[in-house]
Amino acid sequence: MSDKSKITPEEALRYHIHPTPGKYEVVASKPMTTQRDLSLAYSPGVAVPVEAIAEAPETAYDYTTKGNLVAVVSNGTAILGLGNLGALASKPVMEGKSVLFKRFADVNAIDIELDTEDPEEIIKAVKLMGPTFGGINLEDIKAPECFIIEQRLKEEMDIPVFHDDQHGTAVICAAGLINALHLTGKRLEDCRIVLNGAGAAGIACLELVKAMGAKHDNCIMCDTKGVIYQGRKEGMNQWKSAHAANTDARTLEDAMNGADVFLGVSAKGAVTPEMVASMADDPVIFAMANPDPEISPEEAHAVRADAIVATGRSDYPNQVNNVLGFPYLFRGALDIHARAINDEMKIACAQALAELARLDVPDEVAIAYGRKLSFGRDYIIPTPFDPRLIWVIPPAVAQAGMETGVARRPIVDMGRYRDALKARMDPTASVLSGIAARAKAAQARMIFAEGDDERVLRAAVSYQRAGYGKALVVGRESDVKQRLEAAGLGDASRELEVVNAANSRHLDAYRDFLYNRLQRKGFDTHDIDRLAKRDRHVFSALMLAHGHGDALVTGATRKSAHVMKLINHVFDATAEDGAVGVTALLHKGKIVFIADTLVHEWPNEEDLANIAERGVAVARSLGIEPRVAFLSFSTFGYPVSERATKMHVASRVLDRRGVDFEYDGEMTVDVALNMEAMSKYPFCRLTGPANVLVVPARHSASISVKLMQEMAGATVIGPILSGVDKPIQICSTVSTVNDITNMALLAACEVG
Ligand SMILES: NC(=O)C1=CN([C@@H]2O[C@H](COP(=O)(O)OP(=O)(O)OC[C@H]3O[C@@H](n4cnc5c(N)ncnc54)[C@H](OP(=O)(O)O)[C@@H]3O)[C@@H](O)[C@H]2O)C=CC1
Ligand SMILES: CC(=O)C(=O)O
Ligand SMILES: [Mg+2]
Repeated sequence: MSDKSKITPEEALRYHIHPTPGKYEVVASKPMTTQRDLSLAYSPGVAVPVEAIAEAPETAYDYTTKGNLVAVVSNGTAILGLGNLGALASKPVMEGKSVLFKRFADVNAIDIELDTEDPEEIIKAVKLMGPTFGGINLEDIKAPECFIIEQRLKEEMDIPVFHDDQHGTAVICAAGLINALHLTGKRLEDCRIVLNGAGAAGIACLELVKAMGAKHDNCIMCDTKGVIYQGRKEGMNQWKSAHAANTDARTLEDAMNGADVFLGVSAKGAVTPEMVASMADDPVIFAMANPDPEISPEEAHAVRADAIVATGRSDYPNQVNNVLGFPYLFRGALDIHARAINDEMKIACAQALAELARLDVPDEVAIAYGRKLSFGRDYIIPTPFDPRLIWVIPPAVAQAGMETGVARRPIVDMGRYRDALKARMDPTASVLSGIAARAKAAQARMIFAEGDDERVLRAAVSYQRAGYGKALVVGRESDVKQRLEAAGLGDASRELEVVNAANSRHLDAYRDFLYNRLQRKGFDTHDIDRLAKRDRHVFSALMLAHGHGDALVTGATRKSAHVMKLINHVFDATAEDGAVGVTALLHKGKIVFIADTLVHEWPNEEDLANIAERGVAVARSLGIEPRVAFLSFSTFGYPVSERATKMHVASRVLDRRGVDFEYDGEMTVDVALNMEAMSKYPFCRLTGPANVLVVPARHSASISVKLMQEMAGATVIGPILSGVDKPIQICSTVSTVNDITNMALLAACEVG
């Protein structure tokens, strides 16, 4: 699995450089347009909250970002498992962590890299920045200095200070271990446990595991010098000494013999297959070193089929990584204005995570992952994209904080808090990650028709390298090679399969097929030959029709109407055939689908009802429960106009069909999207804002989509072609590489 989705160094650098260096930006949350706005945001208006805070410091949580702002602080002395590479080099990781805070728990976080290895200097710097933040996440600071720094800051600051490599890792490791042992039927008290890596993560993991019931005499900790045994002198410190074992074992190999559990927070490749082979029955192996584990799951499973294996990586099952903890621990802590994150809050987090993995996985999670997950050896811990995490974990953390007296502002109504957490997250992110996961599961052979376009080639490379499946690029070999080289992707010409229409061995079959379809439509054999051999859209569609690829992406180089015409030579994809284009607009955490954006020029009421049904199918396929509005410039009969009437009648057509989704109309777009405007029509049958917008004609569809894209900067996915036998997606000529890749993923989602 890891090979298929291998990330190349170029890709990693490109991701970090484009479109702007780094991974986040600061966005104002208040209007900044007028003179008056400036007077409120800055002088003189800003003086009022200044005085209020001076008088009552706790109001800083009301008037500033403090209550939702975390500092991710590092000095770069233990960057992942890469070692001490300095403060500046740690910045990509700390930026990454900051955006994960935002993505998973809507916590604003900023990275702070401190150029010092002196614990006193770090303590002073962090203490001084205390007023700015609601919490401090220490990161990738090596042991043993990290223990001193965290301890002192916890004592001296009145906000949570949390070294994630220690406690975040320990919490997730504990959650995974609870479940792994549950599956093997072993009790923690009876297990022989070996932990490799006696640093920040290692010491904290073993402490928590012991606090949960593991026996000191059953645990052996190792570091670069081997087993930490009683009386060892070399490479010791007080934190290691506390775990020194009374044992004759001296090497990791000795220690692993007969062990039930291996916990690795050390370095790549520290464990050999022989060591795994020597473990007890049903061994549990958490190889958590990043970016590469102590041993890969393939290697471990090759010698021990009965092993439960987890790593810190996202490209294997069972990701035991602190990303499952820190966003939610801080969310819960910030929401009670906590003074600290204490042991009870950490244990509550571990238990809630363990319990969540044992619950039935709802369909929306399965849709997001493209496969059914159920508690077992390959699913012992929730996956990071599980949308339930945000409303299950923070309440457990907050509750524990409230019960142990660290809450400055307790939550009064937990039910409402849970609802607020659900509403807080941007559903667009989970839709996009769901599309990606389903595409990955499909492993579709994707036909990229326009191999003469650099954007398409880049998208094809990224599709294949990201492990979605095989990319088949239609074009001339030499041309594709040249373009890939010019794009700095020379290596990829050996990876991609280039299909050249001129020398395809299937050409006769394709020509016969096309002749059968078009002979009575004014095409002679000469026309057919030219179309099959020379037109890449037609050739690609023929490949798809014959099963020589699973799905097709095209349209980046020609206008979509023209491409549709060519596709229709091979497939029945006209309005009469029931084809519909549905465009997804993603903006400010909302998703709406607009239809028909591609096929019907001027639909009648029956067509509009069909379009609604196709829009609903697309929304549901992306895990969204649809509510359809038939849009117009009038609402429920006023003003009266022939153009509005057909939108009204379309809704009656759906009445007749007895469909299983909400719909109503006609209505204006503000009534459809704004519940306050909708409330003026209490008889309206929609129970929430509409998310499938059926528009009167293609021109209104095009205008609305492009206006949202240009003026509001909305993300546009589509038009998604729906109602055709095979997965075909048509990009627009202004598509970026990312847009084309997204279209390929959408096409892949329809495969299988
Ligand atoms: N999956 C996850 O969520 C997380 C994973 N990690 C991973 O854990 C590892 C350690 O991180 P952290 O604790 O912050 O780092 P530290 O620098 O604090 O500690 C590293 C420890 O690992 C030991 N070590 C290094 N190489 C080996 C080896 N080959 N065999 C045995 N012991 C070794 C060191 O030994 P010595 O004391 O002798 O120098 C030291 O005790 C990293 O790979 C990191 O990516 C960390 C946090 C979270
Ligand atoms: C995941 C993490 O924090 C680490 O590897 O350091
Ligand atoms: Mg770390």
